[in-house]
Amino acid sequence: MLLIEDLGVQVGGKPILKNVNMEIPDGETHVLFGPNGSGKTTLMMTIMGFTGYTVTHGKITFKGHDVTFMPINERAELGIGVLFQRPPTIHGLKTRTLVEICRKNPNTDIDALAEDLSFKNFLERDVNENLSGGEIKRSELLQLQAQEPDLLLLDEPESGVDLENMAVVGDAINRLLHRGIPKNPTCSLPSKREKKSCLVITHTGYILDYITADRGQVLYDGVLRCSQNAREILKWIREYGYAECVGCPQ
Ligand SMILES: Nc1ncnc2c1ncn2[C@@H]1O[C@H](COP(=O)(O)OP(=O)(O)OP(=O)(O)O)[C@@H](O)[C@H]1O
Repeated sequence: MLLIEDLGVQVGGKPILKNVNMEIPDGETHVLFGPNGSGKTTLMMTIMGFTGYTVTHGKITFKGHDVTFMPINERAELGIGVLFQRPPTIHGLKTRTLVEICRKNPNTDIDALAEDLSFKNFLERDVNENLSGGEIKRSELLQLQAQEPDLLLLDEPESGVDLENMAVVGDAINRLLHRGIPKNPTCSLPSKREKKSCLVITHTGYILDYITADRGQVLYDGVLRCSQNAREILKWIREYGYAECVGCPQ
């Protein structure tokens, strides 16, 4: 689904990502760990195609299309969606209107989606205006549910969310990962190819209690340094810290 080859990215003239290689096959969820400032958000913003993130070399391929320099709206139409770490407040734009704009299927019932996220009371507010951290995450998830992307980029979905609402966020992410997919007639679970793919950034690892991660990776100083079981990586980081973690021979 997503293939990143030898990617180099500069922000504000400063090299941030260095020769990043990553592959997320159809239906897989990968977890991205890394200390503050290591380039995790930069990687997500570059995959989504935001301006200010200059690709200096390398290639990003999504569903077989070279998207390295594709405009952001075309990437969204192709099926990439992002949950921001710190989304902006948009004065003068109602959340309901934004969700209508994001909606892939014009028949999607926005009120029903909002109800599931306990977010119905906020639909008429301006986007993210005076929302708590947890409410902002639910607003972001609502937009993603309407968009129905095939690749989800989730930047710290647990930040600002209390433990009770973590279950709501976890359920919403799981719904997003299987959403609108016809089930395999010979099996009660969707096959891997029918599921959506996901790259999720986490510092705490709380999200791992709610989603099934296929692989974890560590980004350290702009370089992908480790790729293995996400829970194992989290255990190592907690026990030894990032510097020791990336120094291990795997
Ligand atoms: N617009 C910018 N101009 C200059 N430097 C920037 C800009 N945006 C990000 N950076 C720098 O790029 C580096 C990587 O930032 P990034 O947000 O990708 O890190 P991160 O791994 O997501 O960090 P965190 O875990 O704290 O969210 C940081 O040193 C940051 O200060």
